[in-house]
Amino acid sequence: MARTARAAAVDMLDGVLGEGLLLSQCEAALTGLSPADRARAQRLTAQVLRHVEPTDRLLKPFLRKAPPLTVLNTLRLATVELVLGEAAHGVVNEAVNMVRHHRRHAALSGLVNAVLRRVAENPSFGKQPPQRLPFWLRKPLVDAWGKPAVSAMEAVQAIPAPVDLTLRPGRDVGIEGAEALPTGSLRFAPGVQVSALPGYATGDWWVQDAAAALAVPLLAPQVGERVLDLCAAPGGKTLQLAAAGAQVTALDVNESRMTRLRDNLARTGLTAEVVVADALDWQPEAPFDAILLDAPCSATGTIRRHPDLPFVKDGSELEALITLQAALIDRALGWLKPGGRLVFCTCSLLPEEGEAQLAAALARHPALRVDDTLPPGADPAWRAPAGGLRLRPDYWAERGGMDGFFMARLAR
Ligand SMILES: C[S@@+](CC[C@H](N)C(=O)[O-])C[C@H]1O[C@@H](n2cnc3c(N)ncnc32)[C@H](O)[C@@H]1O
Repeated sequence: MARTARAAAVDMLDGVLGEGLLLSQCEAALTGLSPADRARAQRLTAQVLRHVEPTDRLLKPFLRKAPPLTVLNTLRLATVELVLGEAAHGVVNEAVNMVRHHRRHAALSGLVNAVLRRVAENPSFGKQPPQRLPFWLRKPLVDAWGKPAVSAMEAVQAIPAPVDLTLRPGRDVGIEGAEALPTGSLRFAPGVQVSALPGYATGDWWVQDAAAALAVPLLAPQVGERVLDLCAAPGGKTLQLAAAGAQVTALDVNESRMTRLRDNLARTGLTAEVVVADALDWQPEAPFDAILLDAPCSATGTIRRHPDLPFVKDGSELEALITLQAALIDRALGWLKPGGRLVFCTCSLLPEEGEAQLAAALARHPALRVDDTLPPGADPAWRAPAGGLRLRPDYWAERGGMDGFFMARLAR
């Protein structure tokens, strides 16, 4: 039987839900598929990961005991497809065939057929709430913003994220079918094939979530300023800084991610000095006018784009990340010219990596202050009470949400 997108999706689900691998570590499952099937397999896998909890509840009455993981993942995939409106005939047949040809589980193909026929009678999650975040993450978010806000975030995380483009200033992109967001990004419906849009090859825009795109306007780089992009790869913000006319040094410790940054610079024809180094060891030759520190973090603000995260991460890296973020803030402050400015940001939902990190930095550096300038188009309601911007997935929910971020502009 030729390998299909659905078979690859089940293999990736086995990797994430069985072996605790990130989706990016499961890409071997896509080998041999056409580009269209690879994209379909990734889309199907993400759809299932967004609905594992309601899917399992829907399946439970039809299963006397949990089947082996591969069979369960085949059932999950077919169930999610049925709920999302896919025609039952093709979905059920392929699921049954996949199990029938499985070297260990062929005997369970009858069970799969029987269960999916029951699901197909009423393919709906009914009144079930969207999938909940894992406890280690949900608890601090409920403590910070309350249950209704967290439920609203979970509702946004249950739907595919839109595709946002950051536009290069001064280029007329002339792209239709997109929403121009108040902050300047251009928003497309999920699944748009970006490389087919005009202006890709000429670097008139690049893909970057609307929330992520706000850190550079918050820093407000000026033409000719020396700006350090600290923790730069793969370079969405480096491109913004360079496009604003700054003299950019882009630094990151990860060589392979920096290859992507170099590719992005080459595609857009923008320039930056590229440094592969550990920021904890590196020293600049001269101080900077401005520094953007997009620090490594739990990435919990990006769950709608990376629905594998809640199944793979358990919060155990958090303490080390918080320590690293504080050390990076302290080093960056030492590299600023007098009167220079630093934007600290993380794509995290956790106050420990945002609001609390800012408070700790202000306590360690009494001369430091938060500058509450808003980036153009930003909603004043996004201001965090003690300074900085708190961006959440449930903001702009009616437009498709945004990534979770914390960002603050500091000066001394
Ligand atoms: C949130 S990502 C940066 C995203 C990037 N700013 C962008 O907009 O495309 C964090 C980055 O920090 C880098 N990093 C982690 N520890 C580092 C260190 N000690 N020194 C330099 N870079 C580090 C990681 O390799 C990763 O690329």
